[in-house]
This record gives sequence, structure tokens and C-alpha cells, in this order.
Amino acid sequence: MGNGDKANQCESSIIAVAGNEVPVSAAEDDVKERCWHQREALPGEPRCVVCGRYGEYVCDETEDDICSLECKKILLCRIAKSVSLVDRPPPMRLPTTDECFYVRDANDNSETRSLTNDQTESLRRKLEISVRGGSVPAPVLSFTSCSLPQKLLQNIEAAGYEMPTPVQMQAIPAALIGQSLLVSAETGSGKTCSFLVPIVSYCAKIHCGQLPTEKKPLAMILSPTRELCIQVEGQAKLLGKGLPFKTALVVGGDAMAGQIHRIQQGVSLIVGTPGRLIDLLIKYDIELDAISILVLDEVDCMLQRGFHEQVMQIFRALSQPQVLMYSATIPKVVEKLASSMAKDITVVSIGKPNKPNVAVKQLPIWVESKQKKKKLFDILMSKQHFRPPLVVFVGSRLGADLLSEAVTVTTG
Ligand SMILES: Nc1ncnc2c1ncn2[C@@H]1O[C@H](COP(=O)(O)OP(=O)(O)OP(=O)(O)O)[C@@H](O)[C@H]1O
Repeated sequence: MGNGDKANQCESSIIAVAGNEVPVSAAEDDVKERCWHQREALPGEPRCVVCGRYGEYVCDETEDDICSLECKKILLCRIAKSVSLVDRPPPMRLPTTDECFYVRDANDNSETRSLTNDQTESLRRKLEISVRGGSVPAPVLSFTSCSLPQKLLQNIEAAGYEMPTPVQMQAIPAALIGQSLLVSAETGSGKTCSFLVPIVSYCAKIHCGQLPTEKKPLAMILSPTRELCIQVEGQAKLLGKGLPFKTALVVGGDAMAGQIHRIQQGVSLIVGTPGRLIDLLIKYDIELDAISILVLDEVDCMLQRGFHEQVMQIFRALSQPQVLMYSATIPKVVEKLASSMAKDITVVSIGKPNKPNVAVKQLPIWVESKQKKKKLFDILMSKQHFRPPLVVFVGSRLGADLLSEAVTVTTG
């Protein structure tokens, strides 16, 4: 395809995008045509990803802030070029652990087939899925058997997910029928997608293929750290691409004005840390009564970080949402929180509950407190043990800074 063709293609998609974003009658008057028609961004306001002016609109195809049709066109052209020029790396796949359940059925009729009780039990045993609670649906063998919107299925496929992982097999069907869940599965087992799929599906179905008329968020995800929130929001955008599904990220380190501006424009999902969300809710009037799904990701970590009261405050501001709680382990304190939020909670555990990851060898070394640093440095200096990359967990941010400085000085 020549350059001219590409330009035309971009132009026509702009018109379609603009038509979706504003009422047809107002479209030409309201949407700024050229970037110099747009004003400069004030501190804290979103900025156009192309020219840096005030990012008054959100591009439907990329979710980026843009200031005008002109910049939207440039943005889409850039993307069209990069997609055609750059070879994308293949999506990361989870290791297949049991070929019985990871082989695609050539005559995939899993949409219509339902498992007998014995089959369900045997499947759960094989995949080490244990469930506790009333009327838990059987695990699904494919994403297509979940009655998901077509576009969501395409996005799942585009992400390279051919089969659901065990946690997805069990958590997705249960969440889709509105059950509140307490899920534990080891890290990297696909938990994020197991709560995002039901959220994207719910939001897309509520809006019935239309952009939200009421600008109220429908789902909220709380995560303990800024970095986790960024990751989760990124994955949500991928799964919600092309659907009436917009997201807002509410974390520290970014201006609050930009975050509230995005929420006020109308989003389906808010992803944030409890602390920043409370700040935002105290300062601004955000309508939370339409939030029907609340996810607490890494809830054990949130409790360890002292977010219990903030999580409860947020929960009390919602109108009895379905709660999806995810935790690496399920200590008593997590179970207590779960039962205070939902009456009938379904507990789903993948693998052996409360057991450390078998892939990690644990070796305790007993040292006197005074000797601790010396021992750590001996390990870091030893060629036998120090094979980068290596993660050292310390008690505080300051401790991490001091340690990394000391290691840099010592190892050069
Ligand atoms: N069904 C699937 N098929 C193939 N890959 C998948 C599937 N679901 C998720 N993945 C990939 O597996 C990796 C781990 O997934 P994810 O981050 O959701 O795991 P997690 O359990 O949430 O991990 P963590 O506890 O570290 O947050 C990601 O790269 C993700 O893209």
C-alpha cells in the first residue's frame, strides 16, 4: 500500500472516530479541527500526546489524550506505520501444565457442551482447583463458552490467549454470574485477566455497544502499588479495545486534576491505589453508586501495607457491589475482610492453598541481628550465589535505597 493510500485510510477512520465521540449535529462545531485551534494545557490538565496542547478529547481507538482532529490523524497514522513496520514480539505464553486441558479441540463444541458433576470434579482435581461455596459453576474449557462480547473474544485472541488458565477457567464463569469471590493462585497464573474479562464484558453489555450516556463508573479495581495499577490498567485497555470501555488511573505521582478530568469525561473502570482514591473522593464529588464490581487485587499485601481502613471506607461508599478479592495466600484476616464485604463468598484456590510456590527454593539462614548486613553482603559478593538478577526484600524504601547504594559502591 502506497503512502497516499495510508493517508486516506487514516482520514476516513478519523471521521468515523469523531462521529462516535460527539453527537453528529454538534460534531463539526465542537471538535477542534486543527491543533492551533486548541489552547495550551493548564497545569494538571491532560496533554495531547502529539503536540502537548490541552488534551480535550480521548481517542476512541487508542485511548490517548488528543487535542484536535488533526492530532488524532497524526496519531493514527503513526500507529498504522509502526504496526506495519515493527515486528511485534510474540505474546508471552504461560507454560502448559497439563496437555489434557491445553489441547484445542478440533471440533470445538465446548460452547454447547456442559460437564457432568463427575467430569467437573475430575477436571478440578487435575487442575488443582478447589472451591468452597454454594452453586459454584463448572470450570470453562474455552473463552468462547462464556458468552462474551465478540470484540472481547477478538481482543483475548489478539493477546495470544488460546485457552483460559486454571484460575481463569474457574473464576471467570463464577464472576460472570455475579458471585463474589475470594481467589488465591500463585503469581503469574493469569489472575489479572480472570477479573478483567468479567469487568470488560459487564461494562460492554451495560452500554450495549453505545458510549456511556451516564458518566458513572461501573467497576473499580484497588491495587496496593502504583506500578501494579499501571499494569492492570494497561491490560484492561488491551482487553477493552474497540469496546465502549474507558478507564481512569488514580495513583500518586500524577496530577489529581488530570485524573478527575478523565473520570468526569465518563469512564467505565477506575483503577487505583486506596490512598489516592480516598484523597480524590474527599476532594471531589464522584458518583460511585453505579459501581457493580469491586476488585481488591493482592489483598493480603494491601492489608500488610495498612490499607484496611481505607479499603473499607471505599467499600462503604459503594452500593453493595460484587466483590472479587485476589490474594496470594488466604490468612484469617483476609477471610474476615471477605466475609465482612460479601455474605456468600465463593472461595477459589488454585494449587495447594497457603503453600509457597514450588518453583522457589527456600533456604533459611540463621544469623545474629548484628551480623545480618555482613551475611547479606557475603552472599551478594559470592560468585556462587550472586547471579543477577536478584531481588532483596527489605523493610522500607529507605532501606532499599541504602542497600542499592552500598551494593553499587562495593561492586562498582
Ligand atoms: N489464558 C492465557 N494464556 C496465555 N497467557 C496468559 C493467559 N492469561 C494470562 N496470560 C499471560 O500470563 C502472564 C501472567 O499473567 P498475569 O499477570 O495476569 O498473572 P497474575 O497471576 O495476575 O500475576 P501476578 O500475581 O504477578 O500479578 C502475562 O504475561 C499474561 O499476559
